[in-house]
Amino acid sequence: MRQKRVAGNWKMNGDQAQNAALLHAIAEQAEKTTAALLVCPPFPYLLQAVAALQTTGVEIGAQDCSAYQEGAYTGEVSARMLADLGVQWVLIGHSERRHYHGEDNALLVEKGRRAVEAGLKPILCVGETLAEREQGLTQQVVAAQIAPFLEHFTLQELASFCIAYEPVWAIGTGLTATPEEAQAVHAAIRAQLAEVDASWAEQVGVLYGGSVKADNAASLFSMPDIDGGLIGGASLDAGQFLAIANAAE
Ligand SMILES: O=C[C@H](O)COP(=O)(O)O
Repeated sequence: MRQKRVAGNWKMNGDQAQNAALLHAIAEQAEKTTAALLVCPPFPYLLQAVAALQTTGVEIGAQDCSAYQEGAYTGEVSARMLADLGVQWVLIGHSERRHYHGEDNALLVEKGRRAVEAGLKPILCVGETLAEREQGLTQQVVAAQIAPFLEHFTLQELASFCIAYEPVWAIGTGLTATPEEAQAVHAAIRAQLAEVDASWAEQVGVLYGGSVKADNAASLFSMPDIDGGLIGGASLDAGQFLAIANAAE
């Protein structure tokens, strides 16, 4: 049986004082939840999170990593540096990176490569825009975002991946895919993964993201192919985040 996982993507929010309070509350409650938890703070606060959560079992993710290994790439943060800090996970291809920074599949495969080389576990984010959904292209778009990874990574490498399905129109909008809409896409994702290896596909965590809150999490997480969530706004509120985590049990 796949373990439920709830990841908090803080995006570009927080400061040391706010983070301290949030991390303290998560640390206090973490052992009461059976879901695996991870938080993804902005780069400057990763060490603060590593230090605050080190004895709690809550893992740490970064929101991005460089496609380059090291060297003269001003402003970039390498996967190896993240691993060196004690980070275990990294988001690859969040829709905000795809949209605001023009990240395409070729670049994201390189980022995934650097992550795997550094021993980080990638969370590959995929999802369609509203226009694509309205044109009936959802599964086609999602499959095209996943396919390059299935092509460029071995099964052994893919074993460390999670997928996060995040319909772009549901991110930060208060609109959520219904559990049935989300389940349909998750099932299609798992079917695509099963074309590579059926037993791997049964084990991969496929998270849902997009306006998940404490009051809609349980119905989403009860669907057979939804293995937890990637939470944005609600992960900045310890009470909401932990309530979502508890809904994953
Ligand atoms: O990474 C998280 C997603 O973008 C969801 O964000 P949201 O929960 O604020 O809609």
